[in-house]
Amino acid sequence: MFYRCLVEHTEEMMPIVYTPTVGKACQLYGTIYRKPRGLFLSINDRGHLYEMICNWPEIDVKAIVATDGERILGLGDLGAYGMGIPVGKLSLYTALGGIPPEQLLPVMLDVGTNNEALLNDPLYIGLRQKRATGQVYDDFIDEFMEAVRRRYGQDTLIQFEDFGNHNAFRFLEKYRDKFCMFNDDIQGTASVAAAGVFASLKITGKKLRDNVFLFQGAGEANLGIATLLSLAMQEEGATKEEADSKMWLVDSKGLLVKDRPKGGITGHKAVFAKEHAPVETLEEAVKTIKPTAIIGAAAVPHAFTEGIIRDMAAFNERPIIFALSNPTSMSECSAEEAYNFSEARCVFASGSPFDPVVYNGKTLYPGQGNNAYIFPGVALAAITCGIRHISEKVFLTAAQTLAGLVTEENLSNGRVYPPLQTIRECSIQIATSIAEEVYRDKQASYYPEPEDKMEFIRDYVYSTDYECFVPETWQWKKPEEK
Ligand SMILES: O=C([O-])CC(=O)C(=O)O
Ligand SMILES: [Mg+2]
Repeated sequence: MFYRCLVEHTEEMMPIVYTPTVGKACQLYGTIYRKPRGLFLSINDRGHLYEMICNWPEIDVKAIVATDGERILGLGDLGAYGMGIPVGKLSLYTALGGIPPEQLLPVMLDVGTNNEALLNDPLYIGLRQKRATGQVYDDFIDEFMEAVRRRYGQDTLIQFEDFGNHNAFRFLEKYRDKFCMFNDDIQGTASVAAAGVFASLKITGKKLRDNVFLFQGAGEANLGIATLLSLAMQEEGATKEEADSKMWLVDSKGLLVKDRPKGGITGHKAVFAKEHAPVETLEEAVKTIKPTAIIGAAAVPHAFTEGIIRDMAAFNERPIIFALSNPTSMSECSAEEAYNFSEARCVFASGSPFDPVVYNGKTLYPGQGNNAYIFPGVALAAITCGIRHISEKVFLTAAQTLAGLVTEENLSNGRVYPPLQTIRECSIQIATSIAEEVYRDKQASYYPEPEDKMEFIRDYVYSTDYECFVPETWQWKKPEEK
């Protein structure tokens, strides 16, 4: 009944089990905690993780969402309170991806927390110690990955969620060719943002490569988006250099430029560092670069100021403004601000839901650029086709498929995503496109290959229908007619 309710009333229910309410639930987890959900594995359980996982009563787990709680949405380190996120994500696996709930396992990898308030919170449910780091931490995650494989098999999907920046990239690289895994914050967010950009091209009339992107933040989400958009531009025929040159990023020390006086450009950021004079703020960067799109995903609320939005509207007939940070309190700007300061000319999407906005009598529907459009469909394909390693191309295919589902009517209402109410169908379409691709590329491991991929996927999908216990002959009558 829970899932039936979610499926039938997705638009009203999703903000309760998922973003933004799930963020509040995580912050208050100790006070609202009634009964455990999911599996808590602590770093003190090292050496016994396999046995701990064997305690889980279900025998056929197909997918896990795991977090260590270090970066819960844009709310920071919530330690073991972060369990709300795997629980919420997996509720959507069933409601939006049609994966049976008994096949899903939420996992909290408790390595401690650096959140002082939680360490002093008498209701805190996690380990009361500073976060473990270094070799001990890495060994713990390694043991977890191996234990899952040993207990549930090599095809078990493991979605990494809301890890700290540094660990998120490291683990993706370390495990992506060894396990069936992906990082939702890097790859799922990249895919949904790219889908919104692809759909926006139908509004702006531009080619992807004619766009210039400016990102507020250079963390998991934005580096993921920049990388995927660059890949898509290369598919359009651009060279890697040309494509990367269209991606400008601003972090807490200013624009990513080579030999930046303030430094801090290491690892994945270095790819996008430009030969350019130093620029300190986002405002200045917008004025200097005159981008066609600004994308925020660094949990800096109100980063898109009135001045920035007005500048974007001055430089572009239809500026693209994506405020992707979650929850709502972390959004770079509200839908209302984006529409008002751009005379409703902007193409707007946000990570957390915003109500429709009326501007000059016209109702505009902000799109929700949230990875919830992507991970359920990707998981559905991975599980039904037995994808052992999830390639970057899978996320590009997901983005292209999603963008293809946006109708002319959606676009005329300002939507660059299909309505939330259709998100379950979007997942099936995404999974079907991915299934076609992975069988073609020999990335699927379940044979014989199903001829009709969509029918094969629909057959698997969890049904929320249940028997009606009222006899068919019974008819409900209004009380006064009795
Ligand atoms: O959970 C969400 O709404 C999207 C997401 O992955 C994040 O913000 O970390
Ligand atoms: Mg996340």
